[in-house]
Amino acid sequence: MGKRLTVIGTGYLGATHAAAMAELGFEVLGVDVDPKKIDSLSRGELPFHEPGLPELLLKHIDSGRLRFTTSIEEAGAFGDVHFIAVGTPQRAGEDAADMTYVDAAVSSLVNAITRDALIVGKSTVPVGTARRLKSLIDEFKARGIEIDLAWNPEFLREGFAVQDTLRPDRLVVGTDSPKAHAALREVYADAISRETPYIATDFETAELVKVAANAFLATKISFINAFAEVTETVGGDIRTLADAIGLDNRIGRRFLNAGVGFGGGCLPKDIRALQARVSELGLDRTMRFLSEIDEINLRRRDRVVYLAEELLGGLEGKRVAVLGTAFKPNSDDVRDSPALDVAARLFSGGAEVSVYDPKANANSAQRFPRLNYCSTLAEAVSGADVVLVLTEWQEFRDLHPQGIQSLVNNKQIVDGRNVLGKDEWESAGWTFRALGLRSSDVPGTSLLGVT
Ligand SMILES: NC(=O)C1=CN([C@@H]2O[C@H](COP(=O)(O)OP(=O)(O)OC[C@H]3O[C@@H](n4cnc5c(N)ncnc54)[C@H](O)[C@@H]3O)[C@@H](O)[C@H]2O)C=CC1
Ligand SMILES: O=C(O)[C@H]1O[C@H](OP(=O)(O)OP(=O)(O)OC[C@H]2O[C@@H](n3ccc(=O)[nH]c3=O)[C@H](O)[C@@H]2O)[C@H](O)[C@@H](O)[C@@H]1O
Repeated sequence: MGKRLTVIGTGYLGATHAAAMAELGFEVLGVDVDPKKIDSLSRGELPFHEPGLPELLLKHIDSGRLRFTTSIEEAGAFGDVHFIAVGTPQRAGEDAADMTYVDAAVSSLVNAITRDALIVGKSTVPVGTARRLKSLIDEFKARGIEIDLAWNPEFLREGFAVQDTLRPDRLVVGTDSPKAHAALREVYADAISRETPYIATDFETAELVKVAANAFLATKISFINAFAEVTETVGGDIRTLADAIGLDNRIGRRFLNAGVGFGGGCLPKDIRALQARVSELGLDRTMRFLSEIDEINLRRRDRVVYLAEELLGGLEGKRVAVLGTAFKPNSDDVRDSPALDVAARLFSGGAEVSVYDPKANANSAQRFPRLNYCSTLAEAVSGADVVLVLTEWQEFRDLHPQGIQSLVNNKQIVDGRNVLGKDEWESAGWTFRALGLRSSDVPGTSLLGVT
């Protein structure tokens, strides 16, 4: 195999993959249909926040191993291995994944390929996609060019994208082509040399491993959040509960942090797309539990809105400070962000909402321009009637009452991520609420699900 790789689609996944492959010593060409993104990447400017990636991008633009283009023809002529990393968002008004980007990318690529090559799907797709694309690709055999296909789903987490790509937990490759496995074992030789498991399987298993992993993670989060609804009613400490069950290493503590729930460009749309696909296959009941997972998750947002409203005695004209709008810390991604959703709903309910996120203000303002975006935490909480911590950036984990109490109008705080100490805040005279915490002065069960 030659050493020239292309990455089609240079968003969060593709830009990371491209820079990481250059780091591994390959010549890489990144391709996107968005000329603004390509201009910015070509200048060495990452169009989103991802720790460690700007350095890698610049390093390999300088080394000459990493270039970007909008030309799929250039990619077709350049690459030996082509990674597909375009988006598979939720279809408007439906649960199913929108496959138009993958289909368009693959068909433009096969038309542009000028010599034997391997196409490797990395995007998260409904099971059956690779087999469908394979028949499309096989039609091109008539040109005397051999194009192999493999599906190699990606498990990176935003905020840890570089390390997850260079040091993955496992590699999963679905293909019926021994040549494709040989090529990918070369691409991933570095990780394989560190004994990273390389799971060679078929298309369907590879596609399903990806959505099964995300569905499991979403289930873990909603599982603990369902118990948070119980402790909100009956009392108890959701963090201790998570610690205690997490000590059973069959369960594990990770992804048991109760709070405002999961968001982002992946978990929510992936559990919906999985249900839609499995129903399409005639298994209507099989993944129905994922609807409950989704609903538990969305009810956490209702709960934060309710707590704010209850503390304020109505939203109209009240000043709310929202700390964090990214869907998680160390990211500027606000796709399906629980925090931003809550902020927007409080605004719609009549509150004046001041918002501060260390990295996501600009993306948030594009979606909801009418919130009051602040460039510091202090500015956001000034004059606040209630402070909401909705994304657990380190800056907010480090928050203490003394740091902000001279700035706020009312000493009331809602910890939407379970990262603050109730006793510390209450002993400083604050009214403290958290997800999973019973509010002592209000009755229990009537709160659930109420907005
Ligand atoms: N963001 C993440 O952390 C991860 C994402 N994934 C999966 O990777 C895929 C991509 O996700 P993101 O990078 O987050 O999406 P994104 O929206 O950030 O990037 C997708 C990119 O593809 C480009 N694109 C669309 N059609 C194209 C075409 N025909 N040719 C070339 N470029 C095209 C878009 O302009 C965009 O820049 C999705 O299937 C997602 O589920 C998987 C693991 C992690
Ligand atoms: O398919 C994808 O794109 C990726 O989706 C997730 O990664 P990511 O969306 O970057 O973020 P996570 O760290 O999984 O967090 C997802 C959401 O769950 C929330 N979460 C996470 C953990 C937890 O205990 N509680 C909780 O509410 C986070 O705040 C965040 O909103 C998976 O973790 C990755 O393995 C996968 O590759």
